[in-house]
Amino acid sequence: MTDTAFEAAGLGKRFGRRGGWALRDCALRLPAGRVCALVGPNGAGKSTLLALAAGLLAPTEGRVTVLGTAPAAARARVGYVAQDKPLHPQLTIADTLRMGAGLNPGHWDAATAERVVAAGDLDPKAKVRSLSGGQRTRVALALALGKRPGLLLLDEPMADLDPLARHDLMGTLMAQAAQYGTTIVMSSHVVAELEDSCDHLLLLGGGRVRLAGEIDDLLAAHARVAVPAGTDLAPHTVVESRTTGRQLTALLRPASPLPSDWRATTPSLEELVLFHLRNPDAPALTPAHEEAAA
Ligand SMILES: Nc1ncnc2c1ncn2[C@@H]1O[C@H](COP(=O)(O)OP(=O)(O)OP(=O)(O)O)[C@@H](O)[C@H]1O
Repeated sequence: MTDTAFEAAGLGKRFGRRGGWALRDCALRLPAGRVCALVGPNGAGKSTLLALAAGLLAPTEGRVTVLGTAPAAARARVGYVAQDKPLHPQLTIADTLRMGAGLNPGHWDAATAERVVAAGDLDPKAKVRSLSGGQRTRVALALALGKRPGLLLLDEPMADLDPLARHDLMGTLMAQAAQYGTTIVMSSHVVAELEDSCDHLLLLGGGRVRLAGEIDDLLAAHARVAVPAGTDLAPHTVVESRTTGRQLTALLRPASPLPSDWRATTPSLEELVLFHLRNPDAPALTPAHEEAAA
């Protein structure tokens, strides 16, 4: 047992010798039992990071560790649902779950897998090829949860689910995390959907880690301010600022207590992410950067 579920140091991945870096110089540490939101713009490296953690890709440089060991050695304890939810189209749902049981001897949770399928009103005799995208997602999640993994890696799991199914499956995931201490890393573009369920954030941009840490700590390290245009924001770190008429609004990382006449509020998770996406040059805030600054 380890208290770190997912760790990377100097991690980089380049596709082909002449290709650009999909990920570069990534350092992160995710404690066990956390539910981590993995966010970032298209092409930021989210799927690459998840595939590296699942052991489906090898790093070009640096190292990645999951559940205290190399990804290839942890495969039996890691559930991974890729963005395209690969399943065997010619199998029925029941066959698919039987295959899950066969591949995971001694730790297959048939009741959970069957419950996830049943909640979608799916006929176990239906062939996978006859399912809609959202129904396929449900079967892929049933397979991953049935494995009762220590670490669950989900690449945009909710993208093709209707709002009710999202709500239902998010509840199932949270129950799994609470009951078994499963660590979940979940990529998504819908940040509002992650706000209630995730306690940890990893924001990637341009293949690098831009924000990492407990969401409460990251929110507390920022302030959204509205001040008269032209106000000098030094010495605070400015993540993003814009002036509209006579007002300047900005997301800051305060270096010291803010003047009492500034209107300052704590940002929402969505605001925190949006402001960082709008300004890809904003300085990173990760435990590695904090250690370097200390
Ligand atoms: N198999 C591959 N071969 C070559 N380049 C790749 C491959 N997979 C990913 N890339 C490149 O690596 C970079 C990161 O891609 P990745 O799929 O990890 O991003 P992402 O954050 O998951 O994006 P999205 O939000 O669009 O799913 C992109 O520039 C992409 O073109």
